[in-house]
Amino acid sequence: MASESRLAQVGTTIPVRNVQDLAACNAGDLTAEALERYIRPDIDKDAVLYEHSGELPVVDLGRLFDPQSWEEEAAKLRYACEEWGFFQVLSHGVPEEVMANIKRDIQEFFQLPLDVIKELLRTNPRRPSRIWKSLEDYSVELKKVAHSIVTAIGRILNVDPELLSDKYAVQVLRMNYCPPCMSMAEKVLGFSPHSDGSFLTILSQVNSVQGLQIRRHDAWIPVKPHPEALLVNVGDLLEIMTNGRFKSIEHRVIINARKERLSKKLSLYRTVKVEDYFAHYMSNKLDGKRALDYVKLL
Ligand SMILES: O=C(O)CCC(=O)C(=O)O
Ligand SMILES: [Fe+2]
Repeated sequence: MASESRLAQVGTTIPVRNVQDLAACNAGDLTAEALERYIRPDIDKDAVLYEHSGELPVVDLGRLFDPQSWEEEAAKLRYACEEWGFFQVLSHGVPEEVMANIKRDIQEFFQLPLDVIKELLRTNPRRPSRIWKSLEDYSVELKKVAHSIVTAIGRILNVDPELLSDKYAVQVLRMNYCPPCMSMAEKVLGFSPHSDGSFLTILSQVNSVQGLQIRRHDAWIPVKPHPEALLVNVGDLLEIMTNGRFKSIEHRVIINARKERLSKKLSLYRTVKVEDYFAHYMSNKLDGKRALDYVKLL
């Protein structure tokens, strides 16, 4: 897709040492210098509130689309987006088999030596191997989940459904791997604190190792996801488009001393074409900030 290839050219990634190799080093070689990139001196600055883990909002998609329970469930979704920026989604409808296949294949993928992975990606990234099929199936399913959540958000915000139509959506799937770190587990982070640049992110753990923490009231809340839930968070684009009403919350991932951690995330972006904006601008009479309102949701 044209939008995908344009997206692939946005920026480049910073080259880093192979983290599997790093994790396999003798503890003596893992000096502060070798791990400099991952050490966060401010890691202990804010408290970690384990006792609040159970409070992460839960939204049931089935109830959200049942006219009997819509209002109650929509209130939960609104509260989650405004107050937490993160929530768990139950009854998401992704078949168990699709979930199981993708988990199995991602774990296998990260066990391959780096040169084999590189070769696999270089020679033919779309060749018909098992992982591509699993990724494809998972992406198709998550597209449906994303569509449902975005539709519900549109209803909550009372915006023209056309503005949130799928034709403006671009979907990117990423697999994350954080190796174990025996020598300095309490000083390094798998992911430094950040908020996502997406419109919406749908996260799911691949193995059972937890580590995600989200910022809330100047502290970190560890996320303990329900085993069947998908985890959804508001991204920066949605915060911008809702004029700050929905919150794109900072989060980070801590490292496990003994076990690797795997997760996958689907980022949903929304595009507004400059041509569309100008067409809208030029084809209407001047009317205050109407053209800007066209690109903002609220
Ligand atoms: O692995 C996770 O749970 C979170 C990863 C993350 O924050 C990201 O990929 O943006
Ligand atoms: Fe993130």
